[in-house]
Amino acid sequence: MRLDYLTIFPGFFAPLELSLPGKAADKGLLAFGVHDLRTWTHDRHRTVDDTPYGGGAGMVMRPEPWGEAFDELVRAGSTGAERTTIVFTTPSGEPFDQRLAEELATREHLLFACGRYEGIDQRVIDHARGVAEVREVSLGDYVLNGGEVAALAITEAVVRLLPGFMGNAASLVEESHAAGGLLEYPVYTKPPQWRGHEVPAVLRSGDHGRIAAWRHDQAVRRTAERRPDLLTPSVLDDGTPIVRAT
Ligand SMILES: N#Cc1c(-c2ccc3ccn(Cc4ccc(CN5CCCC5)cc4)c3c2)n[nH]c1N
Repeated sequence: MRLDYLTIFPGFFAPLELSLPGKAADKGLLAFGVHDLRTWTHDRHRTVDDTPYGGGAGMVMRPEPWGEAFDELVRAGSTGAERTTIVFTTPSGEPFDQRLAEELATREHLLFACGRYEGIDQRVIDHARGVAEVREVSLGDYVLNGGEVAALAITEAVVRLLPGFMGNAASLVEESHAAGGLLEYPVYTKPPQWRGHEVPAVLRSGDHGRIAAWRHDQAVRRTAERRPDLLTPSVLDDGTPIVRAT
């Protein structure tokens, strides 16, 4: 997989060299490039924004630099699999979740378009749909100052799913089991006692059946307490409620 980032703050992506993606790049599992959008400006001030048509606060990102950057970075690709997927991170995008992470992990080339100011001229997204697969993705229902943080979060969630990336692939399998719509169960390690807090005895029993049952029970309790929306109630013919993870 190749990952490219288009931004006016290239320094935001320096951590990629340090963290997991950096190690994956060393293993040849990944290639990535960070590109300063101002590379594709031609005026003395390297202008990337202008006032919004229709008025309103703030500035909007000009379309021209994006179009020229896409001309250079987007892969046409003979088959759909090789084509670039442009990910516009935006507060108005589809919510990012594990399912979308798994979908993006199947792509050969992700190009993250990270906007700033009040957003990118809509014609950039409209143009992009003609040259690549486009996903408009939101990290969550809150407003950030730009798309870079979201691009980093999406990158980490996607890259860790790539085959051969996580040293312990078993943990991915376990997550997928736990994920059956439930939150993760609590985890513990040594020492057995710490500041008056004990590790639950069942986890030190060596009884894997009891441990699995306890972990599932904890995941259901945690989900019911913190994310009841993940538990879809349904009822039997006689009206008996059934609560199960989605
Ligand atoms: N992913 C993600 C994001 C972002 C995100 C992503 C990309 C950009 C580019 C610029 N901003 C800042 C901004 C600020 C206010 C508004 C609303 N305005 C009202 C009238 C016209 C716009 C739009 C954007 C961004 C924010 N925020 N939250 C997420 N989950």
